[in-house]
Amino acid sequence: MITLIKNTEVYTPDYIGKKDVLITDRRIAKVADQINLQELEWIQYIDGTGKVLTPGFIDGHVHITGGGGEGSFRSRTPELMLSDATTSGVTTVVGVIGTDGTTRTMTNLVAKARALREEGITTYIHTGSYQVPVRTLTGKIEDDIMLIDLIIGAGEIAIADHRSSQPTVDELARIASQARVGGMLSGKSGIVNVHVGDSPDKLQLIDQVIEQTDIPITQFYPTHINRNRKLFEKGIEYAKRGGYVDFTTSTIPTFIEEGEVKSAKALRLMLEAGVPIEQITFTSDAQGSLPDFDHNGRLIGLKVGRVRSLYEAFIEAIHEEEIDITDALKTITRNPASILGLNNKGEIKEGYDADLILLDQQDLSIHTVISSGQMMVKDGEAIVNGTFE
Ligand SMILES: CC(C)C[C@H](NC(=O)C[C@H](N)C(=O)O)C(=O)O
Ligand SMILES: [Zn+2]
Ligand SMILES: [Zn+2]
Repeated sequence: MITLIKNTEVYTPDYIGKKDVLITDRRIAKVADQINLQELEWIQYIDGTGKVLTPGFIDGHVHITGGGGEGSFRSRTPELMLSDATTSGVTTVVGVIGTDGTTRTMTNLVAKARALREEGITTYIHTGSYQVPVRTLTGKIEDDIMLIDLIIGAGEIAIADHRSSQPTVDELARIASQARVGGMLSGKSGIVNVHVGDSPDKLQLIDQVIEQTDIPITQFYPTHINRNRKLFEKGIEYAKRGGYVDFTTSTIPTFIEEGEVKSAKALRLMLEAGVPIEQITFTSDAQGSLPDFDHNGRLIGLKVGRVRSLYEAFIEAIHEEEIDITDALKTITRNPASILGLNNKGEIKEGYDADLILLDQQDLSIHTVISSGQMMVKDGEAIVNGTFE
């Protein structure tokens, strides 16, 4: 299939002006001021007039098999459905396992990641779950990363959380070392996606590993940094030392009332504090549970995260927090691609995967979504559905 998108304002995420973009097979073949092809029935023409073209969104933390369970079996959350991702502009997801590392297995995570690839989006996964020792496929983190193409790192390893395994500094250092070497030996990031909870020690365990070993701060990718104000303040300090920080866009009003910093606002505050945009990302935690525990650790509520919240946070950053569209885009395109080591992803660039979104120039509503060259969404509606949608 050949597709030619004409006359559209292109954000690579950097703005490069009005362009024509040619897609052949699954890749971006050409970006130029003018590309003229004769009218042929096997070429798909898309008029990009009045529209903005951006890279497909990358959601680097999604419980694609479903997660939850903190309220017993009935609170296990549902798996991700394809069109929830595509209608929100998401064309790449990284799958994780969370609290429930027993019924949510690595074999199931691999199967669901492959299913979503068959249905039309790009998927990767992290090996493990909250738990330490890390529950892998092969028995070793480095072997999982080196031998299984889908696996790019380890996570989400829980620290500073009453649901964690209470890992020690040595345990986290060992995990980071194994992920780092596994990544090094297979050309992957070997990143360690760390779940940071509400406990007072916050990012201390990561700081101790960095102080006591020669593992670089960039080996870690801590998420939920916006979950409460005190952690957020520590997150600014951590980021100013060169660390990556990830904000969770799924939320509920109660969390905001209890002091969560909405991800769009967290982005503005981090930028105002002088943190380089390249170190900041948004992820949705979709299909993960959003459990509400009281100060005695008793569960008082539980909702499920949504992929849509990633796009909503992107829009809020631009419309409410007056963040520049290029910076807002970077948090869900080039930055996760770079941090996670996803080749040919996250940019509109010749030779890169044809993951593209056409947004209305006025209200930035999603019109068209193309994933690996295939049109998945047209006029805001899914034209390709998951197997059972
Ligand atoms: C950031 C907060 C609001 C949500 C966060 N979610 C997870 O970590 C995933 C969840 N536990 C699952 O396993 O599905 C949390 O529970 O702290
Ligand atoms: Zn988490
Ligand atoms: Zn999660």
